Amino acid sequence: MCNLFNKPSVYFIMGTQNASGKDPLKVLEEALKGGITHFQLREKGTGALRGQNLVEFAEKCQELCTQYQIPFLINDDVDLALAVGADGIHIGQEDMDCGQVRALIGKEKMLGVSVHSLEEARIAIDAGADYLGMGPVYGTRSKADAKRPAGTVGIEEVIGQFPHIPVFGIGGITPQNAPAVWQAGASGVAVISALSGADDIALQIAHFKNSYKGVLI
Ligand SMILES: C=C1C=NC(C(F)(F)F)=NC1=N
Ligand SMILES: [Mg+2]
Repeated sequence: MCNLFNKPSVYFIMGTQNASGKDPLKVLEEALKGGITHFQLREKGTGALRGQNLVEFAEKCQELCTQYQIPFLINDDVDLALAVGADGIHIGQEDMDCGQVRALIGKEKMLGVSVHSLEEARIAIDAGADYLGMGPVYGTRSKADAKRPAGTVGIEEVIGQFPHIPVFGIGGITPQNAPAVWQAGASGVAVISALSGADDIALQIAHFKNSYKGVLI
């Protein structure tokens, strides 16, 4: 499982509401072509797809990710992830208990958990999480109820205590401020608007990957 998290990973997260007026499937395909390493469908907010519309959209995302052989994960919604045969699920602290999710999805699928402390990290790892998400590192416009920016201290702490679990930083990350996230030991950066809003998504992904070079770990 770990080889799925080679540094520098660029984990694109998007919902139909983050596509800046563009066709979300076109944005996803451009990101896949541009070299993202993971994709997460996070369908939230006013106007978010629901029901059969969401299932069909998720299936199209799955098809694209399969075509480019990139893991497709779904945020929060375990039923949707199982319904469309997603490669994994990402849950937050306020979602279903990670032990329960692991039991529901089985051992093969990827389980990601958002954590904000060593204790939450320990619980997630004990429940079989394959990776952790930590943030918001910087101020973010993509999550309405985001906590205040935490910087990279939490990432350093968790990696110091649990060096074998891949950790993604998330929240306001751009190629310009990404070096601190790599320096903290993160396996990857998770981004929403830095990619969905980019004029040239492939170039932006290249900038993220280049931001890792030269960072002495
Ligand atoms: C709130 C989140 C925190 N981290 C991540 C990920 F980057 F996938 F780890 N995804 C989320 N949706
Ligand atoms: Mg959640």
